Amino acid sequence: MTTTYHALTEAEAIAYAQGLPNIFSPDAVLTSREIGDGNLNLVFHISDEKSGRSLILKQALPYAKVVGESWPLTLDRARIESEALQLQGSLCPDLVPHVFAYEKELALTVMEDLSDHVIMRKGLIEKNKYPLFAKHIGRFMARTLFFSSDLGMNQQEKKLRVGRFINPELCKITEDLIFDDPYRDSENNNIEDHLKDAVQAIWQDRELHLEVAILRNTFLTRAEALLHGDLHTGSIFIKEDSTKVIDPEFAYYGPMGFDIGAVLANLLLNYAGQEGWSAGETERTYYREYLLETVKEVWTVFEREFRALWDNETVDPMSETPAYQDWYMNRVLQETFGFAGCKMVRRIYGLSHVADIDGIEDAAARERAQRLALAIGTTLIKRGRQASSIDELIAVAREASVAKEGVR
Ligand SMILES: Nc1ncnc2c1ncn2[C@@H]1O[C@H](COP(=O)(O)OP(=O)(O)O)[C@@H](O)[C@H]1O
Ligand SMILES: CSC[C@H]1O[C@H](OP(=O)(O)O)[C@H](O)[C@@H]1O
Repeated sequence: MTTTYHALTEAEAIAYAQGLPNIFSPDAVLTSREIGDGNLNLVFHISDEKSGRSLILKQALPYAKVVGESWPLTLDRARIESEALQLQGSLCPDLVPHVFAYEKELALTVMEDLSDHVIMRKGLIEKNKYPLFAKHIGRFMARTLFFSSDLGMNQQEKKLRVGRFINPELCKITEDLIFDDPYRDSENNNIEDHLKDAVQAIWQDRELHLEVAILRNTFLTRAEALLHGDLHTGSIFIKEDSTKVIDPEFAYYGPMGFDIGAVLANLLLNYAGQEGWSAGETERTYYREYLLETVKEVWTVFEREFRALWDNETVDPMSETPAYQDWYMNRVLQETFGFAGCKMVRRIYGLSHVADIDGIEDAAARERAQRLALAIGTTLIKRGRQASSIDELIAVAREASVAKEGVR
């Protein structure tokens, strides 16, 4: 097979996998299925009927799959994704898929098959509980963010690493879809008719626009840590005793609160959608409590582990300055609120929505979920710069659901 770039067929994916050293035996009987359900890439699941071994080939397309060839996109994102996975794997080997190989010409990453896990968004929609998730994701974010920042790595090497993770095309998607399009009448938006009044109100809300502009500026300019860059519940594979973070093709050096906000926003989107996924008020309240406890624990574990790394592993000579750590953590918390709010708003009427909300078939229930998510999201954006505790974020969710639905 030619290794000049072209999108692989399922048969070519088999031939490529068969040629990989030390993975399948020569008499393996391989089958291939293209299982990509994301917005951007091809994903081939390759398995050997004889041995039961399997792996994943993920290939970048030269355009955004969700839109088509009219939206060209760099193939270099496959390099960014494989390098980010390997860096994350060196810090948290149990929390990312193992990368076997990266093939530059084909923009292809060969990685561990995680099919025994489920995508967390699906698991939450099915109302499963994951008792280790908050500990896992809190540790993942504390370690990957701390050890890629000026607190945790050589500050000159960090500048070189920033250069390897300049990711302008994928950052532009985020800048447009999260920090621009939702706040004006952009053709990228995808607005259901029944929401037009709420969207108009957002387009006219100058106080909100100021906060979004400040968050956008932070995203554009603050090379604080190597982010995953798209850490929503569709980028997390999970089962009861294991959590695996996938899909870091949006990785770049940015503000820590962007990753933390993404995790919390997606828990809150599921919270907002619960009317659609619960048999009644009791079940809804019960699962929402679980989601809010998880929100609190994610932040608490992140903060505790990040502060411990700061106390024990910092390379920054000024980091012991009294009160500096508290100032830093409060700033991360405030930006987490703001970015979480932006992530919620974009998923309700921007280009790309989420199944937690759009999967609700009953139009009236879906509309209530959308309005609740917008109320929580816009309030978080406006409150962010005054925030001082994760409890305030939880109070925003509770108060919005009481105001909109009369129940928690
Ligand atoms: N390592 C893996 N093991 C098993 N399935 C995977 C793996 N990586 C991706 N997938 C499947 O492919 C889908 C799309 O993968 P993802 O990395 O999110 O692609 P995209 O970048 O296009 O969003 C996932 O939702 C999952 O079903
Ligand atoms: C045109 S890309 C839209 C959207 O898709 C990405 O998500 P995923 O790769 O998980 O499907 C990312 O969130 C982008 O904002």
